[in-house]
Amino acid sequence: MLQTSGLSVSYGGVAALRDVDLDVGEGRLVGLIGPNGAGKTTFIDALTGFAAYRGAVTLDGRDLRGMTPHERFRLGLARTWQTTELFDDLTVGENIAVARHRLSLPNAVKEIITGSSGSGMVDGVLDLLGLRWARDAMPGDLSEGQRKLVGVARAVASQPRLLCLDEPAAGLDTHESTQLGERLRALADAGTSMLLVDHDMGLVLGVCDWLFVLEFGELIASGAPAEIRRDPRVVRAYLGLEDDEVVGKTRNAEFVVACDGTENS
Ligand SMILES: Nc1ncnc2c1ncn2[C@@H]1O[C@H](COP(=O)(O)OP(=O)(O)OP(=O)(O)O)[C@@H](O)[C@H]1O
Repeated sequence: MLQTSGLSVSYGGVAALRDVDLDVGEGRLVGLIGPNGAGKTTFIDALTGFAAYRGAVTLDGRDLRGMTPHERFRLGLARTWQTTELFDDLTVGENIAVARHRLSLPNAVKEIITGSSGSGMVDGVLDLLGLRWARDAMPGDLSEGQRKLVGVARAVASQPRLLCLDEPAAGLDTHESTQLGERLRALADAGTSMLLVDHDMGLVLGVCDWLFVLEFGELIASGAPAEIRRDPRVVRAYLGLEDDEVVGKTRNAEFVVACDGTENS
């Protein structure tokens, strides 16, 4: 459904992404991981039109070359940001209604003013994310984890073809992160295609169908979570080890333990 080929982004002399070929299939929850500065956010920026790139991004076979972020959103490329910005003067339900069907802003405002804000859809999205109880709450009354979920819900309400999530678990405690993972899995099982970027390895390895790994802007591995957590190249990228050390580390499975979240290493 979504495909990149030879995707490259440079910021002045910094090659943030180099020739990245990646694809996300319909209804799949795909993770993109890598150490700090590997290029993960830049990848989402390029897909969604916030960074100029070389190479190609295609959605449903259509080349998105030259399209603005707004045009890409209308075609179904939605994203969340590392910092969740909600409309603090609107209820949670209204925040979600605003994004419905990729409406124009005047239509969304009219729906809210007239109280006709697609309550069935809003309730459906709230149910999927376990947020029905918060429908009439104000965002300021929610925890950080709950606000993150509302941010995801708002993106889901636009009925995207692909939802790109940029570090949704940042700032969440282990319990909140586990809950988020369960909700993302439920969303994927309900048919939403997602690209998940996060540093929480327990979350990413636990919920994704498939993973891509970036290091210094280059794709160094891809595979199912079970393969990735034992891949020597990935261990090397995360732990900064030399080749002979990598063999030992992989064998004694320290990375696997770290990824399982059973140790704070
Ligand atoms: N607007 C920018 N201008 C200049 N350099 C940038 C810009 N955005 C990112 N970079 C550089 O591009 C590289 C990739 O950054 P990016 O933020 O995409 O990495 P990341 O994998 O998302 O990192 P993190 O996990 O820390 O968020 C880094 O070297 C970064 O310093």
